[in-house]
Amino acid sequence: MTTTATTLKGQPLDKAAVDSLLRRRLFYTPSFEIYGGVSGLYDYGPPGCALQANIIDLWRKHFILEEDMLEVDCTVLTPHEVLKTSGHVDKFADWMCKDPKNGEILRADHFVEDILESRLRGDKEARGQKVEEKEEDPKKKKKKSKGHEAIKLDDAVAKEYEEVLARIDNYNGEQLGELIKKYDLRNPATGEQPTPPVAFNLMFQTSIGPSSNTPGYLRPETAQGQFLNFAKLLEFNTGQMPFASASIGKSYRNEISPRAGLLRVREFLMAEIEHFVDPEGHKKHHRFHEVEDMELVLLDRDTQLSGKTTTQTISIGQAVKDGLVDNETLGYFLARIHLFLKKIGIDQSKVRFRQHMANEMAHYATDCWDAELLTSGGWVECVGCADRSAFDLSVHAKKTGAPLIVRQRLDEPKVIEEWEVEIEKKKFGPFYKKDGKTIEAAILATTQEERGKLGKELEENGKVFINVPGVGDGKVEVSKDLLAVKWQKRVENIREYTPNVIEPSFGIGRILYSLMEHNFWTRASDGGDEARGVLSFPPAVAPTKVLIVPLSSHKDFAPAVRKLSQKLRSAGLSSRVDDSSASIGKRYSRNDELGTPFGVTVDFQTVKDATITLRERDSTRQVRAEEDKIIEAIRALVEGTKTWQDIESELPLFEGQQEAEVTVR
Ligand SMILES: Nc1ncnc2c1ncn2[C@@H]1O[C@H](COP(=O)(O)OP(=O)(O)OP(=O)(O)O)[C@@H](O)[C@H]1O
Repeated sequence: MTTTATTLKGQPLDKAAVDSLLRRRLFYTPSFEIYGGVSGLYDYGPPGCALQANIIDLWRKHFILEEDMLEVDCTVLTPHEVLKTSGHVDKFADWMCKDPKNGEILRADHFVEDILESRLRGDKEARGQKVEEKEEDPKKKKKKSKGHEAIKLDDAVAKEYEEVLARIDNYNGEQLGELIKKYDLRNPATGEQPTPPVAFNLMFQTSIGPSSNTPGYLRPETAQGQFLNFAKLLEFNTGQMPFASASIGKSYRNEISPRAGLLRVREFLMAEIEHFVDPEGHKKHHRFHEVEDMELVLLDRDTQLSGKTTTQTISIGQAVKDGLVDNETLGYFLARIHLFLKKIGIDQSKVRFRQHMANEMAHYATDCWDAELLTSGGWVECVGCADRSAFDLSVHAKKTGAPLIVRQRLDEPKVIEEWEVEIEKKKFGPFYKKDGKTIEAAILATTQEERGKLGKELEENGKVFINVPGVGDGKVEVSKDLLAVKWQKRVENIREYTPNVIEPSFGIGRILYSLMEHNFWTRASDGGDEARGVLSFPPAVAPTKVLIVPLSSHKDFAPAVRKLSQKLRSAGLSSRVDDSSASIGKRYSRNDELGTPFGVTVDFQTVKDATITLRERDSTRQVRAEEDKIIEAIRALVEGTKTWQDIESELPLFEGQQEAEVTVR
């Protein structure tokens, strides 16, 4: 497996060259740049928008269409109560510390990681080993020529650093503070040790409406909207389980110090799936057999806890059998995520699935695997795949009293003996007034064990105290004329359960950036000019499919170019005309930078017999044939039903003049 970032052709990846190309060709650009910009906010230009739209299109086909998922589009603005209930208000935070001298705000885990990595690089250099520079904040780079000093570390210390780094995502704030003290970690900009880490909530707060009495947030994930619509979606699905909902939309996180370009931003596009499954029956998946032989590269929790980052390549079937991956549904989605990444052109040697360690897991998750992609910034989480158990549906049901459950008709009736609560509705509502619903929901959410105790207490004292957070002091007195708790026997024909949720969550911006790095390489120029960048996107995701190049601006070419553009449009193939005065070779190489996979040249022969040449971006080889045959070939190549080799075997090769420097004035 590759461990450092290289180009598609095995060249060392020149991050500065990729970034300069991407900005120069307007894939993306800092937002509000002429006002000085705001970190973590970027705009996409035309090729970036087209690339993103094509990735989303394939995502929809690969997941939503393939699996009959129910797509929803929910609002970004979310009331406080929803995110309080989901746990985000209290727990959706990162650890932040501050440089006491210059006030610089640092994300604690990234700070520890950066300094330890830089010490290890210094150690390598002192030992005369090859050092890979980690990409850093460009503003900082100006101050220092390199991010580390060549100082040899004690072997045991170096090993300890490696172990800390393998577990870096597992530390809480206090532990990060201890690491900062223990290793005397100082901000290189000031030489100061930062303050102890404190939790910083990542949500953007706002108020909804003019009176500011409805506090809210910009959503940090699309998931909550899907959970809140669960009952309606289940009904839409005629009560059938399992099923999945899906949503594509913007999410917002007030990242502490975003410096990694598109990889860490404050506003980003997410594509999320919530697959609802019955927790009984080991979360089996009826299509698991289709993927069980697929081999995935896995980095499990125990390996990381032992301070290592060694991966294993194992079939997903075996991983589930061994209990490494908890269940078939989770395993199925890991495999499907892998297939999607392959389809859009992610380099297969730069993908691994890493399991979360216990402390690292989000507050709602019981198991989680991230699809990580290797970039110039190291391994980056691009897709999270979490088993959220019944957490979200349960907490929202408990809070609102809404039945976020499945009712399943049983083949055989079931006799059940258990504690049942009976609420005296006629008196209960008028007695508790506006708090009635919340108190009732809290009573209904009690466990059997709790009900047993309540039953006894009611009998002995004639009243009980119920825990109801947010009402009074959190404890509400309920008397026996309002509530009865009885041990009862009943026959059930219906089973009620709260589904568990498996959630694959895609950050489209991170995938898009990794895709650009993975497909970048440089081609030496024949004419002795500087090497030119090429983005070898698969045709299906390439922003523009065809470049039309008239040999010159000669007026005879104009009708042929117009006709060709029209035919390509009708065939659903995006094209651009480059009729500038640059040489054909230059025009092609300019479009190689945009990742345009095919080019057609309109020349004097075209005017005579309607034949055109078709050039393939990566090999620069060309075929020549009648216009309609070429358009058909392009369509097959974009749809993936034919390869370039197929086309070369079907159509006559063209070894003419155009690729070389044919300068037309
Ligand atoms: N600040 C961000 N910028 C761009 N994409 C992001 C950002 N935060 C999350 N994502 C994307 O959303 C996906 C799902 O979000 P999730 O909550 O699992 O991320 P996370 O674990 O908080 O990420 P990280 O640990 O890198 O902050 C991630 O896999 C990633 O692709």
